[in-house]
Order: sequence, then C-alpha cells, then structure tokens
Amino acid sequence: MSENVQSAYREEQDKLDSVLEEIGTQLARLRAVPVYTGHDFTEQVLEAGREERRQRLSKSEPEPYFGRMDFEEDGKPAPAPLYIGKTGLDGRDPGSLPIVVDWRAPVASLFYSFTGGEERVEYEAPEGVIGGAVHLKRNIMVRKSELERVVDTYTRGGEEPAVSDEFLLYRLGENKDNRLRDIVSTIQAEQDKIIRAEKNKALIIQGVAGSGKTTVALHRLAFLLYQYKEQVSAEKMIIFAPNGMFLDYISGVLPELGVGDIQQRTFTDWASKLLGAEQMLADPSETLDFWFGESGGAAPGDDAPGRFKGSERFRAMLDAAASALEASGAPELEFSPWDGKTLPYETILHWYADEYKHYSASGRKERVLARIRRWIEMELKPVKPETLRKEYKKKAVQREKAYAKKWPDFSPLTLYKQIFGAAKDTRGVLPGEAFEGIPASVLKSTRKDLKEGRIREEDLPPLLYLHLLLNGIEGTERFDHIVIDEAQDFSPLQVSVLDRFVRGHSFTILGDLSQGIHAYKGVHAWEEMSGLFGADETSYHALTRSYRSTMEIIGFANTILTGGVPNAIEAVPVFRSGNKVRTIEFGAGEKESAEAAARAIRALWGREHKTVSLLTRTQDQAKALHEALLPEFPELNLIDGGMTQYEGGLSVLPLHLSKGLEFDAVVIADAGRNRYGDSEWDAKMLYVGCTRALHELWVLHGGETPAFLDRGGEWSEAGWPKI
Ligand SMILES: Nc1ncnc2c1ncn2[C@@H]1O[C@H](COP(=O)(O)OP(=O)(O)OP(=O)(O)O)[C@@H](O)[C@H]1O
Repeated sequence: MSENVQSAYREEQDKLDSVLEEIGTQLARLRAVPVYTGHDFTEQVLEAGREERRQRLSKSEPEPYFGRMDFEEDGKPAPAPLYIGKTGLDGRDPGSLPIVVDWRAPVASLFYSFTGGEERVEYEAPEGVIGGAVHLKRNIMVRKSELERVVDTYTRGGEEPAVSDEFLLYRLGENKDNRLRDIVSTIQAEQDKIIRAEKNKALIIQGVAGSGKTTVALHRLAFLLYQYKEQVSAEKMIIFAPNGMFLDYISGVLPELGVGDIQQRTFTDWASKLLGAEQMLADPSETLDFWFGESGGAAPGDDAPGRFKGSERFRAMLDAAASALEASGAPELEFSPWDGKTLPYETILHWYADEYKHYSASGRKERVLARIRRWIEMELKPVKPETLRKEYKKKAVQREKAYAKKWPDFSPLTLYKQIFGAAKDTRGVLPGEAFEGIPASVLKSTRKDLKEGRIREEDLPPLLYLHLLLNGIEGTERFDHIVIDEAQDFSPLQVSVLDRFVRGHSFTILGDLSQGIHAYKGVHAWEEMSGLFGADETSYHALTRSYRSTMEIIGFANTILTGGVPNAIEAVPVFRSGNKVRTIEFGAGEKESAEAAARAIRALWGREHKTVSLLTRTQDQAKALHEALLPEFPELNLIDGGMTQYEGGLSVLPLHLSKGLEFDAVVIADAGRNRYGDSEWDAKMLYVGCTRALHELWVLHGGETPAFLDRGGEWSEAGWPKI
C-alpha cells in the first residue's frame, strides 16, 4: 500500500469510527424514549417520526455511506468533504450540516456527474445554481460497519483520472444472486441524468442490453419520491413489467432504496382487472407457442394481430365506432310513463346531446334516465285521486325500466364485438363496411374468439380505449408516474391508453429495439411512441454502455447484431475482460444435445457461479432437457411463463422468458440451424440469450449454425475447454 493510500485509509477509518459513534448515540437516545402507544394525535405523530428515524439509523449503521466528494463552493475559503449514503444522516443540533447526504439530494448529483476532467462544476439547488470545484472524489466501501475499500477516482492536481472506474469494475465482477440490486454507489453520469430528469415528461429510453435500464428506472422512482415529496406518493406509482417472475426478480431493489408500496404489475393483469375481463382471457401460452415455436418466426408485418390492434389506424376505427355509437345513443323514441302523457324524443335528445354533452356516453345515459325519473315525479304530483297516482306510478316504473333497456349499454365489449361482427346485441350496431380496413385474418380469428367468449392480451388495449371513450375516467385510479419496462413490446395504443391514467405525461418508458422479439405486437421504432406526445412533452435518451457482461460476451453478441439485424445499435462494453465465448459442437441428435448440456453444466455449475442457465428456443425443449438432466442435477429448475417467483440457482428456460434476467453463466442449449433461421428475428432471439450472461457464455450447436453466428471471430473459441 502506498503512503497516500495508507493515509487515506487511516483518515476514512477515523471518520467511520466517528460516524458510527454518532449513529450509536442518536439511536441510543431514540431508544431511550418509551414507545408511545396512547391516543393523543400529536404524540402519535411524534412517535411515528421517532420510529422512522430509528429505522433509518439502524439501516444505515452497517453501510452509512459509499462515497466522498470534497467540494469547494464558490466564495467559500476551503473545500468541505461531503459523505454520500443511501439515506441522509442529520447532525444532532438543528441547523447543523448533514453528516451524510442522501444520494438523491441535489448536491449529491455532483458525485455522479463529475467524471474527472471538469475544472468547474455546477448543480441545481432549490436556491439556484451553485458552482465550485471538486478536489477529491472517493469511493468508500463499508460492509457490516467495517471499512473494506477506499478508492480515489479523482484528486485535484493528482494523476489523470483512470480510464475505467476501478470501483465500478470491482462491483461488476461480483457474482449475482437471484435478485437485481441497487447501484447507488456506482451510478454513471449518463444514468444519473435519466434518474434526475424532470417529472412531467414522457422519458423514452433506448438502452442496449445490460445498460441498466431497469435498474435506472427503479432508482428514478426513488428519486421522484424524494424530490417531489409533496406531489407524488408511492402508492400512486406503478411499474409495468413483462411477467410475474420478472417482477419478483426486481422486487428487492426498491426496498433496498428505502421505498415501499409502489405497485408492480403486468399490463395484462392490471387492464383485465380494470375491465372485469379476467375470466375471458385466453391462455397466453397459445400465442407464445405460435410465435416462438420453431414453425413461427415469420417476419411479423403490420397486419399481425397484435401490431394491428395496437396501431394508430385501428385507433382511428375505434374512435369512429365510439362516436357513431354515441351519436346514435338516445333511442329514437318518445317516452310515455302512462297513457296520455309523453316526453318527446326531441327533449330527451336535447338533454343527451346538448345539456350533458360534457359527460361520457354512459354518464349521459345515466343522467338522462335520472332526469326522466325526476320528470315522472313532477308529473305525478298533481295527479288525483291518490289511487290513480299510485296506479300511474306503478306503470311509470315499469315503462321506465322497459325504456332504459332500449338504450345501448355502452359496454366496451359489446361495441368491440360489434366492430368484429360478433355481437348478438345489435342496438347501435354500426355498418360493417366502416371497418373494411381490418385485415381479413384478424377479423376472422377475432370474430371466432369473441363469439366463443374469449379475448386475448392484444385485445386489452383497444378494449380499454373503448372503455375510456364510452365511460370516461371518472372514478378510476390515476397515477403520479408510470414506468414501462421492456417497452419495445408495447404498442402505441397501449401507451396512449396509459397516458390517460397518468398526470402530466409522467412516464419512464424503457426498452431496446434490438431485443424486440415480440415485434409481432410491439413497436419497430421509438417514433411510434414519441409521436404520441407533443415535442415538449417527451424526451429521448440513449444508453449505449453495457455494464452486465464482459467485453468478450458483448463483442460476440454485437457480431450477431451486425450479422443479422440491419441498423442495430451495438453495445459498448465497459473494459471488463473475461474468458472467451465458447462455441461447442456436439454430434447431431437429442441425446447428444442433452449430453452436451450436461457436460457444460458440470463445468460451470457449482464452481464460482451462483446462477447458471440453460436457454432453449422453445418451452418444449426446456421441458425435454429438464427431464433428461434432472437425475444428475436434481436442483435444476424448469421455468415457465406462469411462474411468479424467480428461484435463481441452476435453471432451464426458453429464451423469450430470459428477457430482462441475468445469470453468471449462460449456456445456449442448441444454436443450430435446425432451431434458428437466418432471419432478423432469430438473430434478436440469440442476441437476447447471449446478453443474459455476466461472466461466461457457452453456445452449443449440432453442426450448422445461422450465418450471423460468428464462430471463429476474435471473441470466441471453438470446442470444450481443456481442464
Ligand atoms: N452503474 C452501474 N453500476 C453497477 N452495476 C450496474 C450499473 N448499471 C447497470 N449495472 C448492472 O448491470 C446489470 C444490467 O442492469 P439492468 O438489468 O438494469 O439492465 P437492462 O438495460 O435493463 O438490461 P436488459 O435490457 O438486457 O434486460 C445489472 O446487474 C446491474 O446491476
């Protein structure tokens, strides 16, 4: 250890001792106050504050901070050290400087945005822009209250800053367990910009595989809750992610950041509940088997059911259908509560079309019917004698009920069925020719589904859209912020529907077009989404550095993109080198394939790797391999789409389910031409699979492979390793 390093270490040890002592003292004081359990409101509030501090202090004790920055503010005589932690630690005396600054505080942004070369830096504080100079940037690793590492990434007047961040590399080199982790200590400048971006904008983030999109979105939620305390609440924020297992995988990050209660759902789950249509939903595996089976993979055009039903052209049809129904809403009838008394159609129409025009169609219907009932009451008042009035009243009630039935029900499902010619209820039926634009295959399959009482995931956005058009949003929960993960699989209609449920277009929309393996329903270009918002309502950010995988893995995965996907954005790896990717040929056949997989697992599992996965093209192959390998590896988990828990460890799963996850080592079970063609889609699938690996990637195949798979390039080595 050099003298400088030694003295830095000693200095930080002293600092840590004093901070821990302070935490201990504050905790002891708080614990000495008896817990209040009475009914006095003021006392209860004070107790809640004490409890919150007790918890915060206990949480910060093992790792009170992770970084230090010495900052000389303009006009101040000398630099002052700022310690930055996951939670702030205030001094004991009111008005004293914080001992540890919360990572989300404005001044802490300097720690992330400063990359070493800047003479002067600035940050935005509530009181205005504050400028100054950085004298030192230091990473400090404390674990279980013990000082473990001190790494200076910048010293003013010292050597040039290191090209790669040693501390970051150290963190990236660690093995992962079965949960995504927080990255507060190593957030990169380009990520920090996104995390701290203003709230009321639809942020669209295109990030290469492993660029930290999911992680950044979760940190952004924690930031928004801190920065906009008064305007947002955790319960009114929601994350949409592709499946239950993925939600489980990311579920640890927010609690680590001290954030609870944020809703985490799949769009399907949320939308079907809102529509009360859970029972009608067809099993999604049917669609997945179609697209991900070996016979699938045809380039999905704009007439694929999901693409069409999420498109702007279908939205225009829905608009037309809802307007037509609304316009023809009030039945062309006068209302007669008893013989000799009538309420003319013109009056009813005037109420419906003019007086209540600001309400949704179903709201107008409700109001018109209520007004008719009030009219009946008024008309009944002068009727004499009492017996006649009673008789009229009875009649009026019956006739009003019968009349109400003649109104359309304004149910989104009924209208949707009408659009596809599948409705029994023909009130307000629209002329079929208005919907000639529906592709024939979509019309046929959807009509059949609807007649058989079934809807599919891709029907949910249009149904929700119709629901909004016909019933409005009153009484429905609105969000303060929405995160859409894997947004390349969302359709424009889906996003515009969600836009109605969020205040101020406050979105974080993140995805990667190169991983668009659900292109049969998702967007093919981000403009399809940004075009939904006004120019000042949205901003676009690109993340091109990949933090997950070694240089060799990223280099290899990039060759798949360059060879198989036109205009794809390549990932830039951080300078972390590991073993070359292995491409291993086994003799053709199912048995040989299983034997090769077993040999790969034997070599990779149970050594330094905590998570190893075997990725197949289809669910059936995953099942077959699971069966074949289980006797030797009883701990092998078979993962399917219905799972809501992610086990980690050793697993076998189809490629499309591995999306968003990561593993220390990945084995592509069979990348042969018999499983994958040369299409862009096949390339994207293998790209997704390869970029799941952190440290080791082995690609097995039975001989011939798709043209885009680079088996002899600089990043890979053929054959089994010599051990
Ligand atoms: N600044 C960082 N410091 C340390 N680790 C990071 C950083 N950014 C990302 N990572 C790590 O990189 C990995 C990938 O992150 P994440 O899953 O959020 O990326 P992603 O862009 O959503 O990936 P994909 O699209 O491939 O699923 C995670 O292990 C995450 O902890």
